[in-house]
Amino acid sequence: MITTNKNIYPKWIYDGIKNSQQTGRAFIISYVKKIEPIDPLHFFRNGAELFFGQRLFWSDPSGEMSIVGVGNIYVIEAEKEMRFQTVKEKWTKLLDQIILNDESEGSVIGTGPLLLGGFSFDPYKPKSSLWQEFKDGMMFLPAFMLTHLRGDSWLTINLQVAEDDDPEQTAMKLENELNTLLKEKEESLDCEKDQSYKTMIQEVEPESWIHSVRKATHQIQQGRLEKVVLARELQLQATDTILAEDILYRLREQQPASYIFAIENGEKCFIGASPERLVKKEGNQLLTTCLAGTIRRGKTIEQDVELGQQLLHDRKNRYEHDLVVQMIRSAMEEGCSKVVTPSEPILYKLKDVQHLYTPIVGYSDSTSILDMVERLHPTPALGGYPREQAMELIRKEEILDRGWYGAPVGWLDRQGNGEFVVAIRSGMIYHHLASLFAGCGIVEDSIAESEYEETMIKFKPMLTAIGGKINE
Ligand SMILES: C=C(O[C@H]1C=CC=C(C(=O)O)[C@@H]1O)C(=O)O
Ligand SMILES: [Mg+2]
Repeated sequence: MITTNKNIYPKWIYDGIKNSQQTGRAFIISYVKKIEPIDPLHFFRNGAELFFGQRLFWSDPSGEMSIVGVGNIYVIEAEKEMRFQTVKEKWTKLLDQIILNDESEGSVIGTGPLLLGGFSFDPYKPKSSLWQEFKDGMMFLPAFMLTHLRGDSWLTINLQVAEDDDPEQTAMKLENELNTLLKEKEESLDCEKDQSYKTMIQEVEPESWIHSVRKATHQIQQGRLEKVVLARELQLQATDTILAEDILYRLREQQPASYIFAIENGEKCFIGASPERLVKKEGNQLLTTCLAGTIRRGKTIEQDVELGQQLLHDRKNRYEHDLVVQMIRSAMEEGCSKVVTPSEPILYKLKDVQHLYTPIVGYSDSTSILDMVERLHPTPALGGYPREQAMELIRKEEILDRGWYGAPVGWLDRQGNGEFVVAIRSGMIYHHLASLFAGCGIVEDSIAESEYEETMIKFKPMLTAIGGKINE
């Protein structure tokens, strides 16, 4: 029985433990509170002191919403083809054990019990040592979470309570942890001094990749398939340990039109700045993005506009893009009603590249975000068309294990809202090493050397963030 004075520690802790004593069950209490605004990256950096190896970062292109999670209170793992449904079922069960204690009464999106994480690209590809710790599906319920929404900060504490917990000790431990996580708000991040890492770069078998592209183009010309996306790897060795907070800081500065994410799992961190939304669900609205077809940015405004026009009217790139639109539209029509697809793509401009872009919207009460992720992944922007033939070719031809590159990474809340991106423009950092990934949509008109150049521009966001340079 609790005997101490309940006024000296927060009532929600006292109530939670009491509840556990009365029912004989352990619970997770999810406590939500508005706090003084804090930079999400400070929270992420401070998290390393207590929870290095268990940190998660997400922010959307406008920077309007950022979610940072530190400390894993629960990890949902799933394998092989049932992974999306397994996560869905386990999340429903886990939610049964969570009691919400929310100042805002659940009105703020992205707060309270929420999973962050992702999936591997292809559960049937044998895992390389680089990806050993990253399962086919892994979604994390953080112990502490900061949600930054349009300038306001919200703190979520997910606390496991059992009947024999001491409320006073629990409260003291929490207070200490929060002091660390929220400390030194004004102090600048080390990386703001902008010393990028000194690196050595190695392209992994570029000739063999070019050869694979030629082979794939030939197979496409023979009619065996219409499109396949082939990826390759670039390895970096830095003189110092590469810190995730440094890379996140620079990605946030340099890639404002992208989603920025990091999934730290033990000593490894999968990190990137992807412009490609897979699907977002808010209420009953589902939004998805077709992004494929690429050209570089111009050095002057005139040249940039000209390159954009060239891309919009280029037969090869339009075809590469249209295959993605067709597939995503039919997946959306199967899972949603009132699907709206624009008839023409527009340009999506990033720091180093411009893409063809078609957003698609639909509505459904019954199709969950994970149902849609399952239907969509992999789209022909990362797999190919037809899907199975393309996946077989990727398995056979690619010398790398993509791991989570090109796969769904995102978040999901208790009400079914959430967002997943296609994790491109990304890489794995590990001590002083990094492996970066980039791929290209190969169609019948592909020229291997041009596709090679295209991967070079796609490496740039991560390369620049780490401090590596390639000769242009
Ligand atoms: C596979 C990647 O990009 C995809 C997304 C946009 C444009 C693409 C392209 O034009 O080939 C790719 O399909 C990557 O960045 O690694
Ligand atoms: Mg392309």
